[in-house]
Amino acid sequence: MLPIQSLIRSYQAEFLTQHHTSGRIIAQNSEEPGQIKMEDLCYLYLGVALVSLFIVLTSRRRWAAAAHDANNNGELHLPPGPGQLPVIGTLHHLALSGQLPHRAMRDLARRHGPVMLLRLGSVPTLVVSSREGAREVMKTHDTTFATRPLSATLRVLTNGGRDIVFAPYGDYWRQVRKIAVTELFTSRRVLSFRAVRQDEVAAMLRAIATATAPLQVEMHGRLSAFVADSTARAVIGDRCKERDVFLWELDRSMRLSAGFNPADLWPSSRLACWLSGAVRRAEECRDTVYGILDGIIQEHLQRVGGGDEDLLDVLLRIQKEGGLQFPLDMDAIKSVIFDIFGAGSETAATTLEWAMAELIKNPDVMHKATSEVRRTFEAHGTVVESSLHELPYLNLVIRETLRLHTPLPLLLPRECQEPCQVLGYDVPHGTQVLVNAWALGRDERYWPRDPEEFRPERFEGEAAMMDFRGNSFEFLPFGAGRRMCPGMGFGLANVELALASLLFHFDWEGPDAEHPTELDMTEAFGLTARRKGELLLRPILRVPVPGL
Ligand code: HEM
Repeated sequence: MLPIQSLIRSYQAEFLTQHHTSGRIIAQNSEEPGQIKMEDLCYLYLGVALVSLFIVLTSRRRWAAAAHDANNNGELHLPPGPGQLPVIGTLHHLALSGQLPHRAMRDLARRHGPVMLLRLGSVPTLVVSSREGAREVMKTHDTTFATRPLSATLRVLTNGGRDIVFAPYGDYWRQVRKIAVTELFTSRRVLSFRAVRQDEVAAMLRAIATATAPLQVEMHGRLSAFVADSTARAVIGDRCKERDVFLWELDRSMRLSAGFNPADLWPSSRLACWLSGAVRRAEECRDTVYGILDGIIQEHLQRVGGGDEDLLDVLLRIQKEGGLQFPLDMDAIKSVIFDIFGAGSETAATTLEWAMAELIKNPDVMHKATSEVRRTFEAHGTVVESSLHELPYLNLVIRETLRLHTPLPLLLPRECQEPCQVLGYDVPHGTQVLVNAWALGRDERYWPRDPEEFRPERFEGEAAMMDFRGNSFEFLPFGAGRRMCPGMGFGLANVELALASLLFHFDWEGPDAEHPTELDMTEAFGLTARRKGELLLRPILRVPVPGL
């Protein structure tokens, strides 16, 4: 298979979308009537590649020219990297490996070093795969790398970077980030949604306990629905009536954001952009989501007083109070709300699903975690959020899950704002930077004992000092530095309560109870490293679910 074709095959994942219906996911081919078939697209992309070759050879990007000239003059000491081809750069090294990008990049880094220069299409990309390199990017030169590249699709999805996640570093980002950390995601605010979380967990448990045939629960759909409902009630005060459409579009936006589509790989080629259709699909996605949010905002504006403040109320209040350097208009509010769903839902649902998969695969760990939860909450008859701190082992299980299955394996891309040096190598302005947090989490230099094994006990022993709050650069599930995740408390609150409750009320059996260790753990392509295959588990009720 030609390299470009195999790359496009992985991009096919975006087309094979997943449709969520009432907690059940049905894989379906989303090609609509009149939409170009994938085979045709392969040829189209090859055409794009040839035309782009001409464009690239005649008008090379400023970055390339400047870096090349400077390098030739002996001024730049660029990081090492694999050989490049015209147009596709180093994409063939990723495509030919047949692996997901974070895995292929780990293998390449073993050959070329912990800071390595790739060219993804026409985008120069620094891949960082060591603790020291990550520290330099996210601490020593934090400001230099504090912006994010805004690809063509992301520009559409975020209204030109009016959200928090992809807002370019600067005064606007500072303003929305401040609103996030002082108003939206404070510990007090997370606590204020405790009743909502308990309610939604109880609803999930009831749905599992009362399910008739089939006796297996498809975990991703069930957990996604829980996280989405819990998030929706915190953000808009109620479950989203159009939840399934919203989730479907969210899923689509995540795939469009993964950065491996032709529009993002060849940003200066209008032809690549036009032929890929990614921008058009991003526009459709944005219009649907923002249409749903418009309706919700109108309902909020018409509501007269009363009730607890949800996050949308907070944003509308801040808008009304005014006095901001950048007025918070409705587009900004919608972008921030979409961000919260995007950043918070998939990450937490993926973490929960991997935790359950690892527990099934490791019956001893499952036994230990379940015994702890049942012992602690026996007297209550159900899990109570205020006592979750009494579950030290479950906490280790969650840490170990985040280490092995870093939900955002390459974190979120950063961009170099001014020429800089990382581990002695020059990094030119405009270079995209990816920190391979997934590879760091499995690196035997930092995790000497069985780095590929699921062993929560490591966090009591040799890794006891490692935390995920941005201080241990070998363990970065939430990133670090200025752009570190501000929603960590929100995400963990959902994960801890749901996981403890699932273990408290049910025993769980995997698809092959005789051979649990053979559970398939393959990851899917996308911005988040979710499971590829469905996780179908059989719940066996052990402790009655309240309200039934
Ligand atoms: C298990 C759950 C979660 C994980 C693993 C996670 C992980 C991450 C990571 C890796 C980043 C990029 C950090 C960097 O560039 O250094 C990030 C950014 C972000 N996350 Fe999370 N996240 C989670 C949950 C949440 C939740 C629940 C919310 C909101 C309620 C949220 C909101 C954000 C925002 C707004 C940013 C962008 C920050 C910025 O660019 O200034 N996250 N998250």
